[in-house]
Amino acid sequence: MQSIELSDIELKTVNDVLASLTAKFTSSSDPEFVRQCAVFAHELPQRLRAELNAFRLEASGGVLSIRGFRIDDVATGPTPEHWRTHADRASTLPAEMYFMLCASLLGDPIAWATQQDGRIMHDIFPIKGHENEQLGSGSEELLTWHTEEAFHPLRADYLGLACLRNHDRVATTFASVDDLELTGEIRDLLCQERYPIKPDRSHLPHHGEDNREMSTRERELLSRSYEWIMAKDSEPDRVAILFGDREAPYLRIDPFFMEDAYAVPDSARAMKAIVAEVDRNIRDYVLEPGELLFLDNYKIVHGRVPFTARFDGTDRWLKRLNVARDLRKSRDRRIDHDARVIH
Ligand SMILES: NC(=[NH2+])NCCC[C@H](N)C(=O)O
Ligand SMILES: O=C(O)CCC(=O)C(=O)O
Ligand SMILES: [Fe+2]
Repeated sequence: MQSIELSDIELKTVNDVLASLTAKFTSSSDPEFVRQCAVFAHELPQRLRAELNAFRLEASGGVLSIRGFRIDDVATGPTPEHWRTHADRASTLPAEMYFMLCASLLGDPIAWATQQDGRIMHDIFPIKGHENEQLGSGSEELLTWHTEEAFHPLRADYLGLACLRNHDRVATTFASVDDLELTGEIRDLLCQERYPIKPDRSHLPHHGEDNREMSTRERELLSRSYEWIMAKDSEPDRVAILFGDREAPYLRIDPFFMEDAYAVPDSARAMKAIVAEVDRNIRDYVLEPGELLFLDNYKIVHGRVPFTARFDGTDRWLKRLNVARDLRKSRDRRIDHDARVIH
């Protein structure tokens, strides 16, 4: 794992940049801020930019931790109850902007029309009623390891997590495809497009009782997205789990939503082999307040250990970003050339 801790001088540079940005913008999703993020990011300390660049070029293991940003726990205010009722909060703006700037050095942050009401900046905290769900907002159940949006052809290249609060030291889990020991025969099977995968529950319409304002065109696109998700749920795509270079492959897998893959003996054998290897390599990693963790979503699977939420404003609180290297790939599902929401 690649890690960096900001020095006092670097932290001052970061805070100076953020002070001028928070004076100009009141939200990390202000379209003008989002548009210019990659330009503002040039002002981050050189060493930080170099680490992000090395990570983007796969010079290291696919996990980058950036520590040293300070979060004032009291000033942050209570962990919200739900992302829907929680509007932009001034207290978390600097942390969100810092996160956006770093992410912009890897690519362009994107949003899903069918997830968290189409927001770019996701909130991850336990939500009452989701305790036993396989969702970022769950708590009592192990969040089983997965590629983020494994089912989706336009899934993010990188997943970013920014920790605002983690009093209970609840661990994120991750493992790298580079560490898996698999025989040639199993590799060959895993490279075949034969594993049915269903959309995860975070994209289903019943999580989307949204009241966001939308144009007629956006409304149409949103219902088209939900129809597409429902179609993939009843008729899942058959995908390859390993792809790219045979010796140093990328992976795409979310076993919890790949039950049907066990119906065919060869597929079942290959699934069992890779699941056992990931289980052998998965490790716990406790995020600290102020820490950013970037994961290469083509090489790393991740999850979260179970925990008991208090729902009293002190629970673990992360922000999450999905970053695409090439926005153009999703052009036919975005309303405008520079829109970030994928429908
Ligand atoms: N194995 C899984 N639980 N997969 C689904 C992951 C959760 C999903 N990404 C969310 O935003 O809530
Ligand atoms: O909470 C975490 O550490 C990871 C959450 C996650 O994987 C998700 O929400 O998809
Ligand atoms: Fe995830």
